[in-house]
Amino acid sequence: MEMEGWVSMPKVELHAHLNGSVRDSTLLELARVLGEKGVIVFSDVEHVILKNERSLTEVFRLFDLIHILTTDHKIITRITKEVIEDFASENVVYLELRTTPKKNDSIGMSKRSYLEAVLEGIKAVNTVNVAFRPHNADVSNVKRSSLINDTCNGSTRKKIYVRLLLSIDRRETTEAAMETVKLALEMRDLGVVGIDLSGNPIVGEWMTFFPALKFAREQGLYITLHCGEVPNPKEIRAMLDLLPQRIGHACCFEEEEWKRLKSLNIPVEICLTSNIRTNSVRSIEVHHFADLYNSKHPLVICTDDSGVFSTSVSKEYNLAASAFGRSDFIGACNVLEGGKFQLARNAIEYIFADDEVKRELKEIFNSAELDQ
Ligand SMILES: CNc1ncnc2c1ncn2[C@@H]1O[C@H](COP(=O)(O)O)[C@@H](O)[C@H]1O
Ligand SMILES: [Zn+2]
Repeated sequence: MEMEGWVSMPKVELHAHLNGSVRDSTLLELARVLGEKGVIVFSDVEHVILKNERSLTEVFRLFDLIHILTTDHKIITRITKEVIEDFASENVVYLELRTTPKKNDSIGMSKRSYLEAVLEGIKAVNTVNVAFRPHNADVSNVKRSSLINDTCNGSTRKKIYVRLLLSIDRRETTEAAMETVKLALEMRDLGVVGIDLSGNPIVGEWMTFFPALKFAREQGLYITLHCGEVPNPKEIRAMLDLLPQRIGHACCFEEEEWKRLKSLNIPVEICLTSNIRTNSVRSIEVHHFADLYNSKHPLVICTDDSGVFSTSVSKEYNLAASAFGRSDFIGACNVLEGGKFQLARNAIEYIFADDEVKRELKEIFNSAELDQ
């Protein structure tokens, strides 16, 4: 299938970090402004932004730079709007966007005000209607259109559901992690559905985040964890014991961990380009996507950081189809099996939303398929 076919297909994106999904053009524009103010030296950061090959360590250095560029509330609102529009423009119909609420006393930013700026950005996508399904509320009176953002892209209006996951950064303390969970609980009615644990995988201890994650789970928030991005069997085991509703990556699993993951049937968010670029997986030929796909383990194709890795959801589907569709290596699989929409459609089952949203998404997929 041509690239255009993947772009026009409806898609679900469940693993996208806000600050990792910013357009290069926006980052360069922000860097230029800070350069003019003398905060940074533009020529020093330009090549860092545009560089393509990055180790895991370099990626986290880049995030530190991006965070300097996106410090301001207004900029957070702007990038949120742009990121949602970019996903909508390639026919992502349901997006779970994740971001780490940040505190920065010098500019009067609290985790709460950061999140409010993100919510502003979501609203800005649709000037008509942005409301979220109130958690556990009777939704019979909520108009269907109020659950969806309308984005205008050229002449076509594209609808996209947006939900938020709040990330805990592995550099954070137990108290900071708990503050994020409490914020998520408070903002449930505004579209926050769950908690993610992310950040540099070689930093921090599981026991630091565990109390906050356990509390989140007890309170009924959905949980997804960056799991096994680097080898750490003890942590992987502890993470799976928490029974998260999904995990991200699962790159450095050994036999025992695969067995446990498969017996628990926990869906895996697969980020092919990210894993290859950061060297978490040696090459696409040995990527665990093939084994998981062939053993019918629940999985969903995602971008991770579409800006940082210059990718898109459509490109990731295209990569999966072309790389694993080849018959010249063991574990080849046909991701077009069951029709070209099937893999993307399967992801609906793993979203952090109720059956009503799932049903509506299935309708969107069905009518798009009929239009083919
Ligand atoms: C490449 N693999 C990865 N592994 C782990 N964490 C990652 C990541 N990619 C991104 N993040 C996490 O997301 C933050 C940026 O978005 P937000 O500031 O939250 O919007 C990064 O600082 C990191 O904590
Ligand atoms: Zn990630």
